[in-house]
Amino acid sequence: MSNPEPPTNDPEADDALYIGPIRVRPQQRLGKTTDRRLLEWVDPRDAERRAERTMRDSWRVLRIQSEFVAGFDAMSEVAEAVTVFGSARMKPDSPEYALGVEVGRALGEAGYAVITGGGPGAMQAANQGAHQAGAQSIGLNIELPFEQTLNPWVDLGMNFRYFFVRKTMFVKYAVGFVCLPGGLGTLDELFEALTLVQTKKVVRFPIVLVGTEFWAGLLDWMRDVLVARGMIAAEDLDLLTVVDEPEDVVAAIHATAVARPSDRPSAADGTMTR
Ligand SMILES: CC(C)=CCNc1ncnc2c1ncn2[C@@H]1O[C@H](COP(=O)(O)O)[C@@H](O)[C@H]1O
Repeated sequence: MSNPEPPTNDPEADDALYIGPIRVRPQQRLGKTTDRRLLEWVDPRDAERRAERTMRDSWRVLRIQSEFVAGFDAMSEVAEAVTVFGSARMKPDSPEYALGVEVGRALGEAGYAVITGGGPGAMQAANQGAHQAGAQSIGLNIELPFEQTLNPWVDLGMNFRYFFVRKTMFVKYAVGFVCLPGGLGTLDELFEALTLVQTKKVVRFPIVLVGTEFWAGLLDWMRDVLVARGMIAAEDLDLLTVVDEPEDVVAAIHATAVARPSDRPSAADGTMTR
């Protein structure tokens, strides 16, 4: 095991804030995040503001493009990776955090790079375990309306302005998802993954939930309400694997992901590659 202490951060970083990839001093901080400005509603009856919005949105496309380019460049050398999600509020002295570290470590020792949202709590735990196992520890952070720095266990980090660009990176460079206990953000990421697999946008993509007790209520509701009322198929539940032990996380990822063929369409598919 390598150094048990987190790598030291730049002492000046405490008062820094990232707007996308750009670091700024707090006094230069913008009131709204980029995502919020993108999604802001403009009254269609206000002709002046509508015209302004059209102009701004057109230029915004270039910024979105540049974020994809920077993300693809940064991630292109990453090894086979697993993305780990989980609560930003998990306390470092909690048993759940310790389990998160073990999950990150087990994945790292099995040869996977670990990608997280780069923030505190469960994300930090998984990055810590991966870093200590000597694996690539990656954090894909997001611009938030309050100060936010990458956790100290991230070796390769990026700050994204746009949620949807960041989410693309979570999926594109991973062979599977692991969800530690978490709140709305974790549920969002879990259900996005489920939808992508259900609709075959990604194939052979294991989704592993850690914590049988934590996830039981949700799984019961999915079975008793969603399946019972025909909103999802019973087989859709098979897309989820629920485990408690770090080695079972690795086994579940291996079982589905190792045999993963290239997703590249072959000529026989008759599919365009664009
Ligand atoms: C203390 C605090 C709330 C910090 C928030 N800082 C965050 N930094 C990076 N990613 C985040 C953050 N909050 C939520 N997320 C995203 O949403 C998930 C966690 O959300 P939640 O805590 O389960 O709902 C993470 O996997 C991450 O991808």
